Amino acid sequence: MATAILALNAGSSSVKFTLFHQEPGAGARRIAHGELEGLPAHPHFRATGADGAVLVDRTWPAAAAEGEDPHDGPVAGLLDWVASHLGDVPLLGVGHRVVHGGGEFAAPIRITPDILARLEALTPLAPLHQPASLGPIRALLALRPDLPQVACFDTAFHHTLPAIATRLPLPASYGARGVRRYGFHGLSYEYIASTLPGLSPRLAAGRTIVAHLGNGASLCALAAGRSIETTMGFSVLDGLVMGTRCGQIDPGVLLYMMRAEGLDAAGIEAVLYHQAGLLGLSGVSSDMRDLQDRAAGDEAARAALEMFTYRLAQQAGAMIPVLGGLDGLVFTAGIGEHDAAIRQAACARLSWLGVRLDPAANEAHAAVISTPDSTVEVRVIPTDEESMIRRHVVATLTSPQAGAGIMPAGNVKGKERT
Ligand SMILES: Nc1ncnc2c1ncn2[C@@H]1O[C@H](COP(=O)(O)OP(=O)(O)O)[C@@H](O)[C@H]1O
Ligand SMILES: CC(=O)OP(=O)(O)O
Ligand SMILES: [Mg+2]
Repeated sequence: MATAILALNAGSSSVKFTLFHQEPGAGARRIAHGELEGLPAHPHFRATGADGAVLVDRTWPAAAAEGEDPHDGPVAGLLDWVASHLGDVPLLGVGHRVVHGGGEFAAPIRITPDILARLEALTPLAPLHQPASLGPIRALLALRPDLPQVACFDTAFHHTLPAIATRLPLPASYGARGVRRYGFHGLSYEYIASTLPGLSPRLAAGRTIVAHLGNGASLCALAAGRSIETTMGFSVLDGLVMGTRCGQIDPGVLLYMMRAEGLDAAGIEAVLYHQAGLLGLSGVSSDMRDLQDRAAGDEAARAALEMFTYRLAQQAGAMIPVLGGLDGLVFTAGIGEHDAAIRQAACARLSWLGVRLDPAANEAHAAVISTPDSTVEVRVIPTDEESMIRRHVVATLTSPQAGAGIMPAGNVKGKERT
């Protein structure tokens, strides 16, 4: 019997979703994909089918009432639409990308009110991302307490980081309080790692750097498919230059902002999360497409692009001694998958490693973009965090150990396996 799974990926002002159908023995296929955007002020709901046809395009007149989570109304609307779109096909469960699982959650987990409370307690570690991740979970728990929900963590894939990569050189008591490096974009890296055995046994077994370049951006060093280093650390601010986030920065700058400029935590947060990165450098846009369009005639846009690839190559270079060499480089996410000029510029800065790009393959966004004599195999692999979430929902809800100590829902057992 066919069942369905809904995967949600909530950001600060939008909730992206993918709806999957799965048949026993026939695998899964995505039947709809869409977004709730403009939260909280102007909720807009749009979904397309697998063929790209628009299935729904609707706005909600009112934002949340005072004291109400901005996710409540739109999430209820999404659930109604999903139910009507599915007809007789039962919704097996909902999976969520949750940015922070702290030191505690090393694997996806079935959500209960107690788990939700434990995830809420992690909010100080990701003050902007965690509330956005948890809003739809809370809304769904209230609306449909019977509907199985699974939290899938961006941090979980990095639980294989060795201790030396997770520590910060601060007084030891900070580590005990959770002030350590975690790493993010784990669902994306886990998906990429899961594709490598089928695409390239050499990279699957070897030393590979994956560059997840979206609005948020990071690198992950994979040794035989396991994360051993990554550029985001304690927070999603560290590492690469991002759309609006600063990436690696001397902490002395924060002290300067406090002392000399009188900024408080909220003021510093606004600069580091929302006004920095490509937007801050260029003064015009956080969007890579915009910057590429302007680069020819705009020196600041050109300088922003140069800083992006300079730091990308620099931080990839810092992973070489950690990995003990390099077999593969994988580009993924919006910029990594679509921007040939950024890939070319980053690879040019890594040519000393023996990286050789095939210009035509790169322009064509081919699966392999390096030449046959390149010592490093360079690939473009589209990421798919939603498919990873779907797999985790199925595994979590059908595994006997799923959510240890948590009552499995009666309608879930024994239905689907991947
Ligand atoms: N065709 C393209 N060429 C260059 N950049 C692109 C292209 N398509 C998307 N991007 C860039 O990808 C970034 C968004 O990446 P994405 O992975 O979709 O982000 P998010 O982190 O929001 O999931 C933006 O900077 C956007 O400009
Ligand atoms: C973890 C993170 O930075 O996520 P995003 O790229 O979606 O902002
Ligand atoms: Mg993304």
